[in-house]
Amino acid sequence: MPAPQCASCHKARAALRRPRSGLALCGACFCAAFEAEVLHTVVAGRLLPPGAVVAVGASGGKDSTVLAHVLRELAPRLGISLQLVAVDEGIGGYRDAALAAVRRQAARWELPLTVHGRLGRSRSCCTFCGVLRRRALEEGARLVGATHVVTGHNADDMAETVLMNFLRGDAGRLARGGGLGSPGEGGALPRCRPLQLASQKEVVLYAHFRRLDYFSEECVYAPEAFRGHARDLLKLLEAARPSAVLDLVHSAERLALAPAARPPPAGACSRCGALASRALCQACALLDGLDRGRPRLAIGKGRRGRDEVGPRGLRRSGSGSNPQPGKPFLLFPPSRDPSSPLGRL
Ligand SMILES: Nc1ncnc2c1ncn2[C@@H]1O[C@H](COP(=O)(O)OP(=O)(O)OP(=O)(O)O)[C@@H](O)[C@H]1O
Repeated sequence: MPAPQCASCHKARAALRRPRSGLALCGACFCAAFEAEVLHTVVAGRLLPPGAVVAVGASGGKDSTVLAHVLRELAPRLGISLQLVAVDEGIGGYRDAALAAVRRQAARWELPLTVHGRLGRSRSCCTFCGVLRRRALEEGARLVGATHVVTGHNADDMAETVLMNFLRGDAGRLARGGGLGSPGEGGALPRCRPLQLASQKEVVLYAHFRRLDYFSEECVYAPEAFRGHARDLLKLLEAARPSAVLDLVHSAERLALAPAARPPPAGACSRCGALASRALCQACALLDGLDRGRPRLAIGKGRRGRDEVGPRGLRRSGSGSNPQPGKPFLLFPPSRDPSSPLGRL
């Protein structure tokens, strides 16, 4: 059966069905709609004011690649300028190749790139890596004179985080997790996630139709992370209820915590001055724990922290471009190659 006409331009043949709406679109109309939706997220949420110098957290992965590309397209309309900031966590066999992709992107798009790091010590646990990378990204952004930081988290990432926080009973993080970003409390730069309402499938499709060059390998430590369980659960939920991802993202915005469950008001870290709900912020507590050889206790995990890391070798589906249950949405998959991210969708 021939593909239907594009429901937007009514000229070209449709190349895909949008996963949420089911609308059949050609590649050009899909990309235009995707960019318009990101523009709407930024403008309606007042995320990036005109004149902002925006540091894009560039990991080389599909999300930050798509984010940088879309913001570069929108920059003249938004009146913002962009800087790519990549953190080198020193993850052997992974980050070097990812950084090579970021360097190619910076050269192709003629965007300034700063590589900040190496974190070196944070190699064996995603919690360490995430917390210290967040700090390094803030430092890198300040170095280049940025006024705002953006990251490529998409709707699936956010829904996974909400699920993880529920599963851990982490009321503090649930309370902080809603919204499209943070306004820059405690002297930190304002941070936002312009792709937070975009589904992972559409991010991959956008990268495909715009022919973006990105690094699609999973971090070597990803199979150990608790996030993989949340991801698997989310896929099951999404197969039964396609709106589950966005419903979870929005639920985090609407949650109201009982007064007794609310985290204490944040103060300043006694060591670095960053926002902290205890004497030390999470990054300083982690470094302190590492120095004392007691990393888990330093972040208040102790026994509970064992949940953080799954048994080695436990196979879970990977990140980003994984097979998703549900209806096929690409009418003419250009690739059946299982090593291609699109082929695996
Ligand atoms: N090493 C890094 N340097 C700079 N920013 C990073 C780095 N790692 C992650 N980020 C930012 O945090 C976001 C979410 O991190 P995550 O771990 O999901 O990234 P990823 O899976 O490596 O790549 P991506 O999310 O870009 O596909 C990224 O989209 C990016 O904006």
